[in-house]
Amino acid sequence: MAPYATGTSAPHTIDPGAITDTNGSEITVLASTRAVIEDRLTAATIVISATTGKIISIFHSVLEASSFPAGTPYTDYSPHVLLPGLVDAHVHLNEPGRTEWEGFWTGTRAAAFGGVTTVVDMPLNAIPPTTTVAGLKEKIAAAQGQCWVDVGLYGGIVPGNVHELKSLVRGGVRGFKGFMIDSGVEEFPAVSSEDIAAVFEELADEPTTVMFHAEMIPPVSASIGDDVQFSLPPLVPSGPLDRYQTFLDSRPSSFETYAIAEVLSLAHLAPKLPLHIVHLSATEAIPMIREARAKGVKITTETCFHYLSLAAEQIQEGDTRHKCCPPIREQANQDGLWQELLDMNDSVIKTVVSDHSPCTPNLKLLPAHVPGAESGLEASDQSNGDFFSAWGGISSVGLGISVLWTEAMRRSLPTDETLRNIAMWCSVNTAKQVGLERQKGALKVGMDGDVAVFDDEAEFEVQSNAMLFRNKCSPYQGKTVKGVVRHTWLRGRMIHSREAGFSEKTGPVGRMLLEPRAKAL
Ligand SMILES: NC(=O)N[C@H]1NC(=O)NC1=O
Ligand SMILES: [Zn+2]
Ligand SMILES: [Zn+2]
Repeated sequence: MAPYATGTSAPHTIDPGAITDTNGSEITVLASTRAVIEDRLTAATIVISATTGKIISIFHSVLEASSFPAGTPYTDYSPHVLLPGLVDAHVHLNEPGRTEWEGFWTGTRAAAFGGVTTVVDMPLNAIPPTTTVAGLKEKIAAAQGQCWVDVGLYGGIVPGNVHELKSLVRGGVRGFKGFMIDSGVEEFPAVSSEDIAAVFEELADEPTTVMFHAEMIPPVSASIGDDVQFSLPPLVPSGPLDRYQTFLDSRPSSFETYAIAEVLSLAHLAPKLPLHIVHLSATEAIPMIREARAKGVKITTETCFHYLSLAAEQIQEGDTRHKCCPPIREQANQDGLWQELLDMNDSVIKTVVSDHSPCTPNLKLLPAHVPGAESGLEASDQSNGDFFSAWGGISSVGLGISVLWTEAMRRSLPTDETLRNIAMWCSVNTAKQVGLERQKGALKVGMDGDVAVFDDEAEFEVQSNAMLFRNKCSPYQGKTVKGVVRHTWLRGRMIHSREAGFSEKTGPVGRMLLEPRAKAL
């Protein structure tokens, strides 16, 4: 048997001579009694080519270092878990143009810290936005030499840019996002139903995914009549602006259900085109998506670490670190999202992502009593905790796996199954969502050697040394979370270790993932 040419196998001894047969390539070996390999938690020895960075062999047992030629870099990480590097399919890196909010350098280091080996950047908040080929080129240029993990880019859909979309597909965008409500930045306006219809016609046969920020203010007429009822928010704020409930009341779940119904009503225009709802918060939207999927509509959704771990009832007055859109809802809604995620039959929620959308702390309008405001951050005149005026967005890239693990353990979910699920939600399915399933998201022969070494027992308190994003302002600050990513490997190279930090000498070795998506079969 030629171990390096085959797929998974479990020999007790291997012939070292075989190694020099594999094009004489150098190898790196990672092993553990626990690894998530193809939906199983199993012992594994993973052999990665140092030349190509690809996994060239996997054995379903822990082979000794002596099985390999002397000098082969070998680590047995037992009992830590080898997980496929996470693919965070929803981050805002904001460079160029708003680099003071975030950037490729800081955002990708924060990712690497938390075992995220691929991030996919949203088309808005950078200036220019990625809504034109020229904008895409500027993004690519700005990223040069700054990426500590691999980076894919989404394109944006805004009114009037339909003619750019096919060129953006050829340019390697991993999908598109459009807003159905004000995005918060003026250079990325919302699309109308007519715009969406035109986009669906344009992209109907393209290898891509069209995603929506699905919140819409239902028209008054939609709240009456005996067909579908969409409740409207109060016309004026229902209470003090620094009370979380007031903000929550202003963005009810009907914003999400109305917008999703709108997307579904247009889906027939592009029956082959994968559609995706980003950051689903409202459980009320689940039945309509399930029904559409049952009818053959190609639609999936994602939810975020914060909707699965935070709850409206716990948010203190003025703590705008929790402001995001759609909003974090009540505990019962969080429970409903978990219930759906764990539905083994066919959850409509396929992926869990960060929606890391940072800003400078002053834009959060943090009152003095909220952490972040007190740690020497610029105290703004308007530090009043106004949920309506504060920037909407939560910073969490790199914290996701620990947040998810902590919550799963709080819920007493079975450990082995949860580890497999995390790999599914945060790696396998996110990679698929962005057309990277042949390269990313799984520990499998032929895939990139991207590995997160996860210590599921250790804990840490989230403080500045664990928030490597540019602005240390996050609702997780001060919380103790369970689960530590000890080491992060990207294409066979260790890019971060908890003990030793980054390989500063080597520098950032991340790549842009710009190969156009393959046509669906
Ligand atoms: N513009 C922007 O990043 N908005 C993001 N922030 C947020 O909370 N939801 C979003 O879509
Ligand atoms: Zn959004
Ligand atoms: Zn977003």
